[in-house]
Amino acid sequence: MINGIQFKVCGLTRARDAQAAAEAGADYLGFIFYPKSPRRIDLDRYKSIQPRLPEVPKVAVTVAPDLYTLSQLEGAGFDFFQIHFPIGLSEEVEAWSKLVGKERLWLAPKLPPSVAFNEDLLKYADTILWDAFKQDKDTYGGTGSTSDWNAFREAKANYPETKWILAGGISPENAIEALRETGADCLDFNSSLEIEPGIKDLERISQVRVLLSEVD
Ligand SMILES: O=C(O)c1ccccc1N[C@@H]1O[C@H](COP(=O)(O)O)[C@@H](O)[C@H]1O
Repeated sequence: MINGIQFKVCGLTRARDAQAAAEAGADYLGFIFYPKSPRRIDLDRYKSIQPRLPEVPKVAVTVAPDLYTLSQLEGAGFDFFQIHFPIGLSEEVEAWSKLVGKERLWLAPKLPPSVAFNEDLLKYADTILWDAFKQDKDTYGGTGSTSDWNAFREAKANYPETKWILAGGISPENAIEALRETGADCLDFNSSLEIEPGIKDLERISQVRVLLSEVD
């Protein structure tokens, strides 16, 4: 946490990038297991770098996983589980919550612009990750598109007991504006910190530390 702001560096596939994120002060390290992601990592590769990862909470990112897949991730020792999913999966949401626990579940509903946030989700997760919407059915995150900051600000104000993470195109260039406009206290940096999908730009990771140090 820097100046009261937490951040996650997501889309990691290499131990050296994870180390750079830790040195920059990241609160969470994210690893994407969605097979259709260009920055995916599989469980075997994750386990091979695991001994070289820093002691920072790790987040497994998936899209609507079946319970077998989720239990494999759970078995790999992740601290949190960020699940993106299309709206309307109420039974699945309940099952994910039962499996990993409400405190460890981060729900990232794929919310079309005209659809209101469903407060029932808060029964199942203490944390909501707010991401950009893309029409394409297989696209859930990592697009670099900005999410709806106004809707985020409103949802965060309406449900202050919940932890709200702002995602979607957060970058060193727009992070300060995002904090100011939304009141967010946790940001998710992903594709904006890359040289190419899955490979981080260490200079841009360290820029995050510098800019958050300047927040007043
Ligand atoms: O990054 C991906 O490829 C991805 C694929 C499927 C689900 C989530 C994914 N990433 C998450 O998307 C958000 C926003 O990323 P970006 O800033 O738009 O690049 C972030 O939380 C990632 O964890």
